[in-house]
Amino acid sequence: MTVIELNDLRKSYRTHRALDGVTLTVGRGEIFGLLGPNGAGKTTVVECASGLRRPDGGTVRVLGLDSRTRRRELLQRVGVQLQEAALPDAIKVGEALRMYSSFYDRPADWRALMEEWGLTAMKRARFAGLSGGWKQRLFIALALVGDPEIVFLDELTTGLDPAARRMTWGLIRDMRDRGVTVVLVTHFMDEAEALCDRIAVIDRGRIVHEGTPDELMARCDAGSLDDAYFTLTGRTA
Ligand SMILES: Nc1ncnc2c1ncn2[C@@H]1O[C@H](COP(=O)(O)OP(=O)(O)OP(=O)(O)O)[C@@H](O)[C@H]1O
Repeated sequence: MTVIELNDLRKSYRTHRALDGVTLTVGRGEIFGLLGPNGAGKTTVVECASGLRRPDGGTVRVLGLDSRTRRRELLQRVGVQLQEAALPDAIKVGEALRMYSSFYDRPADWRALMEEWGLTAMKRARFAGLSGGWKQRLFIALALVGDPEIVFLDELTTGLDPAARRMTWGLIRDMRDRGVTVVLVTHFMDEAEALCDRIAVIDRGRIVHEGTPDELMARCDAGSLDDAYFTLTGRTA
């Protein structure tokens, strides 16, 4: 079952065309990867698909809701973790979860979420004092606090050490196993290969490939996703 349908999305910032006719679909329960060079338009796709940004043209249907007419409902049913997300340094883990849960009509039980994601011992810890891995764990919990059916994660593992990255992969799989559809923006080919059921490669505001990692490698006659990506975009990841 399709839960995200983007059709001919267009978005310009002043004279810069960031999205130039993006069409893609994501199925329920998938981990779907969005790959592409810096400035390709990945974050803009996430912002449009999650209802945070209005496209200039094209349509966004998420969970059957048209983002132009049902935006509020859409925002209630998705979770978004944007790149470079930040919280006030002094906020405590428990406070952040409680505050985010207040944004939703039907939030998850934030205390239960804190427990499930192993954050209870950190309840009184301040955001600034958390390591990178714990910050990401908190961000994932915050993205889930509205009890969403779809979660968008933008460069969640950038800047993490290898152990924290692996831990985060486990958390993303857990999320999927609980029935949440995950859209993941990443620059890491190993991450896409390890986690993603399907991927879309975006370059200069257009989708240049959509399919499984294996399909992309086969199409480019490449031995690794890294090589396939390079063949497709002319750039290394
Ligand atoms: N608010 C904005 N105002 C002006 N230009 C913007 C804005 N947001 C994005 N852009 C530009 O639109 C293009 C696409 O940006 P976007 O952030 O969607 O790309 P991206 O693929 O997520 O890049 P990165 O991998 O660097 O995060 C870039 O050239 C960017 O500079």
